[in-house]
Formats: sequence, structure tokens, C-alpha cells
Amino acid sequence: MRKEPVPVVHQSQLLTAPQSLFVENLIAGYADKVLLRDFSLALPPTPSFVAVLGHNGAGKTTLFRVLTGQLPYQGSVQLGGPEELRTLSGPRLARRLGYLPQRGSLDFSLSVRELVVMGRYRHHGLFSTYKLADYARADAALAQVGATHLAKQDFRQLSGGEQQLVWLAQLSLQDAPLYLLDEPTQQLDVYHRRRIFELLNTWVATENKTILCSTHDLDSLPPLAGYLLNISRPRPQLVPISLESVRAEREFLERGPA
Ligand SMILES: Nc1ncnc2c1ncn2[C@@H]1O[C@H](COP(=O)(O)OP(=O)(O)OP(=O)(O)O)[C@@H](O)[C@H]1O
Repeated sequence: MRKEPVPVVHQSQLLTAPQSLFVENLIAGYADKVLLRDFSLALPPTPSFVAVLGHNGAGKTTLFRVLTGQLPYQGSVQLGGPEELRTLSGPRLARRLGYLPQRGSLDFSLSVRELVVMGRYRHHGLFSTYKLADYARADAALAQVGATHLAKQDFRQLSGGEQQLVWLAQLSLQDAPLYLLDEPTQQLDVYHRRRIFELLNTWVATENKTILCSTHDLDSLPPLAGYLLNISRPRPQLVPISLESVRAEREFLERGPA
């Protein structure tokens, strides 16, 4: 059984680690509901995959909304550098972080290929003219997620699962060191779920990404390298992924919310 050491991270390592995330005593939530209380997390400065687990409503999306600068917070968050997250915005934040929200939609007609190439917007602006090299990357990204055959179709006419693959392809073009994905396999069949988790592991191993991925799909996790982070636990901690640790978190979640 593969075992990874639980990471020991020193805050000083953040100065040189674009994939790092350091959260200390975070308090966040909504007017009538504090969801994250005294939440702390230190990601290793090396590229890593982290599966974020928790009951419905535990606060996984809320955590991602904090980390993407959409929700105010108390405490300290440093992401890919020593500056406090609340001082970063716009392009400075986008350079450090790519985000795939749970549900993406599109209000206008656009081909899949055009939508994917927009992942390069940080380099060109959203509706600028993209270059051949950008389209080559879009085609490669579609091939990576197994969606080449969808390239010319109108995005809005795809199934939910097909749309999910396309958003993943677009995300991969953003070139950020840290990606947050909110239940990316939610609508996928068993084949595509496994394939996407393998792809995320590949992004970590070969493209030096750190990936935080919220999921309820515990069955897909054991073959992966990385960590579990169960935010339903009173003190969420990184636990190396293994058959045993996935089983333990499943048993904990099966007992229901506290
Ligand atoms: N804008 C908001 N105002 C008030 N409450 C909110 C708001 N957005 C979310 N909530 C509540 O916060 C709680 C946590 O929501 P969140 O989406 O973070 O949960 P989650 O862990 O991602 O759940 P799931 O597994 O169901 O996706 C939920 O009870 C939700 O109703």
C-alpha cells in the first residue's frame, strides 16, 4: 500500500512556492450561518492533489468562495505567496488560481472549441483574437478530456456531463499553479469519473499543479496519490489517500452531520 508522509509545512516556504496554500484561524460563512470556524490548513509547497470531503452543506463551496476572493473572511489566507488573499484581486489573483465552479452555464451560442480557447483569456483578453498556438492548446485540452468529437458543437446543446468535460478542458488552459474544482465529476459516468480523476493526478505529477477538488465520489479516490481533507470533521486535517483512510472518512460521513 502506498503511503505518503503527512506534510510538514513552514509558512516561510510560501515565499517560493506558487502551489502553496496557508490558511490560519479562518472564520467564514453567511450573515446567519458561520460554516468555517477556526479552520486552518497548510498545503505542502510541492504539487499535490487534495480531495475535499464533507456532508452536503458542510461548507466546501463556501471555502472555495473564500479562496477565490468572493467571500469576506476573518483570519489569514495566503495563496501562492506571502501576501494576504484579501489584498489580491483581478489578474493578480487569476495568475495564482484557476476555479471551476459547480455549475457553469452559457447565455449565448458558442462552439465548444471557442469556449475552450477562452481559457487563454488571461493572456489575450476574453474576446480577443486567439492565435493558432492557442487553438492547438484548446484541441490538446479537448483530447485530454476525451472530448475532441465535441469541438464543433454548440456548447449549449451538450449533455450535462459533456459540458463538464468542456469546462475542465477550458480550465486546463488557464496556466495557474493552483486549481480549485467544485465537484467536477458530479455529472459524469463511471468511466469519465475515473478518467478525470486520473487526469487531475497527471496535472499534479507532470504539470506541477496543486489541485483542491471537492467531491462526494469516494469510490474513485483510492487509486490516487494525494490527500483527503474532510471539512465535516471538527478539526479538518490532510490525510494521505489510501484504502483505509477513504474507508475511515466514509464511515465518518455515513454517521451523518454532527
Ligand atoms: N449566499 C448564501 N447565503 C446564505 N447561506 C448560503 C449562501 N450560500 C450557501 N449558503 C448555505 O451555506 C451552507 C454551505 O453551503 P456550501 O455550498 O458551501 O456547501 P457544500 O459543502 O459545498 O455542499 P454540497 O456538498 O451540497 O455542494 C448551505 O447550508 C447553504 O445553504
